[in-house]
Amino acid sequence: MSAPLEDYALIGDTYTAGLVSRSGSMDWLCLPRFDSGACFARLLGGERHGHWSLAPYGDGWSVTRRYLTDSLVLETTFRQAGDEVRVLDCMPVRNDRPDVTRRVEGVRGRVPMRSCFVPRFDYGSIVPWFRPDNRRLHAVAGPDHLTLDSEFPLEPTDDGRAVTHFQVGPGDAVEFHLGWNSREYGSPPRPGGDIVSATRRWWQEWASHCRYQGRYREAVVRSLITLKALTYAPTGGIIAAPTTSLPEQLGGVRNWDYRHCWIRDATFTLLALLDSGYESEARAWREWLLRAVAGEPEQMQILYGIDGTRRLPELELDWLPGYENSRPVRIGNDAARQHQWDVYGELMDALHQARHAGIPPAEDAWRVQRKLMDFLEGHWREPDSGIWEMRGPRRHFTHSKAMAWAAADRAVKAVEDFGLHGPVDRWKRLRAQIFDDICDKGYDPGRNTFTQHYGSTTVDAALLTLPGIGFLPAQDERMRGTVRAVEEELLSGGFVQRYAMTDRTPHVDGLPQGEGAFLPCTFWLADCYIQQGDTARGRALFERLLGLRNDVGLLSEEYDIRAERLVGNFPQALSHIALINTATGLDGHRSGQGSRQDGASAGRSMR
Ligand SMILES: OC[C@H]1O[C@H](O[C@H]2O[C@H](CO)[C@@H](O)[C@H](O)[C@H]2O)[C@H](O)[C@@H](O)[C@@H]1O
Repeated sequence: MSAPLEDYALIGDTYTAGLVSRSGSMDWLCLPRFDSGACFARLLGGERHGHWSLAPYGDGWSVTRRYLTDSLVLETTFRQAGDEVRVLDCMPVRNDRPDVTRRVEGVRGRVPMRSCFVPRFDYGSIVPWFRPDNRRLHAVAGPDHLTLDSEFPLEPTDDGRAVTHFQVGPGDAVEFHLGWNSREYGSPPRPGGDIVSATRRWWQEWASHCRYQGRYREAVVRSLITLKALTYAPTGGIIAAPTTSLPEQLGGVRNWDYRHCWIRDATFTLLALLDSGYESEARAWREWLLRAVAGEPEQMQILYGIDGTRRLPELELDWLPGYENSRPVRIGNDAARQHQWDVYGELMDALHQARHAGIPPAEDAWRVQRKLMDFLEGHWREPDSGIWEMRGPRRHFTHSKAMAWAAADRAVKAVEDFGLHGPVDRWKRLRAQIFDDICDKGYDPGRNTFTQHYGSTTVDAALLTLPGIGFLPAQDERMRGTVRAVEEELLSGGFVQRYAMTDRTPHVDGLPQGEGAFLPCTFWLADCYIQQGDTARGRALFERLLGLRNDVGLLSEEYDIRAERLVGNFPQALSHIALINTATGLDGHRSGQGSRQDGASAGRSMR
């Protein structure tokens, strides 16, 4: 069985990532890319689905963990009586092929250690052939070829495991290297040099460019490093999380594959990176984006594969029982076929922010934006699946319309602020039309709140982003009423649900009821408090959210209030983005998703 989510730490090489538990077991690793089949899938099943444990032998060891300062090198320290040993885990940022380095360092006493290597390709389903070769073990099946290098002879057992026992004393260091090779690479040379120090230095150099110097620096830098680790270096694509099917409710069916690039999530990531001083990532993401959406605007998808692939068919892996028996385990994501109008606004906004940040213009950007605007003009009145990717009927989601407003607003500003060419008067009229439409149909004057969708009687946490995009100031009475409605309807145990799942809202998402509180939405509520001037309240909520991070500073997508556990895919970009934004807002630099609040006046002036 897997460990609780809180027990996992992330390592990665900006091509793929793995999760290591407190007890030293690597229970999730997809090779060679984020979206490849996992060779360790115990996270979603049991020992037989693949893992690699490296820890002191026997019971009774206490464990502490940390990342080496400002890096993605994980240090796990095991102590018992007078004995102490540490394991350093990392993936060197890649030159050609993936490599996991695990270094054992003796500190005190003579510590008996055990490495148990159980690779299972294709998400735990395929037992490889093993071929020992002195201190190297080959594990091969189909397209996959792992090599495990060690200082000890590695002998496989009949049940497809390689178990090694050894001892370390003070000052001893023992390293294991796991490499993945495709057939054409053949057998790679043994890795050499001080890989752990080089990897630590790489991350520290990267983190040193962070502009944020406020009081939450440690949490912000950890979040930035996590976002960088979720970036696919060859294309600049940014994944939503490195896992699939970690459930939104323990034992539930809301289990999705997040190892893909959502325009929405990636755009928010881009803005957080840009605000924190990381322009080259922003440029790389823009290249990815422009390539991915190239073609006819009606063919634009809301999510793509990490290399821009469009087809992401959703499959269920029936041999995996799922994290804590949460079936099904899915790969691929059918949300790729949905229409969600908010992504047009997010995309237009991100390219606008990139211009504001002085990122040199991309050749095709404005041409693509104009085509997308033509498309949106003809379609914004249609219903969509909304930011939460509802699998129920399409609706007129108020947040989606507000993001269509944001798209029109940024188109106008591109002409007015940057001198780009376009039908600015037409776009101004469009912006005003959408604004009026929302205020007429997506606002309930009786309750003084915007509503989830046109004509609905409930609210939606996505509406908390309206001040951040500049639609209305947070102090506007309608926004104050909306915040109050969110508090009344969606707050549970102090954390915010995305939307109500009650008998009043049947079939809104087409799924059985029940999921955790959504952490990004709770950060958005803190943003609204700060924007309304109630900094103390915003800070208190923010610090409560910080308290949900695990011991190495990571957050999942959701939080199960009753079980007091993190749930959903892990670590999740959206949660870490929201953390960075709120921290930045609390330090007075800005609040909300991006410095976009100048847009509100433009919308209203056209009424
Ligand atoms: O809850 C239903 C949907 O859940 C996933 O979508 C959520 O995650 C996305 C990635 O972080 C995010 O962009 C979206 O706003 C969230 O609702 C899942 O990917 C969908 O397939 C599913 O319908």
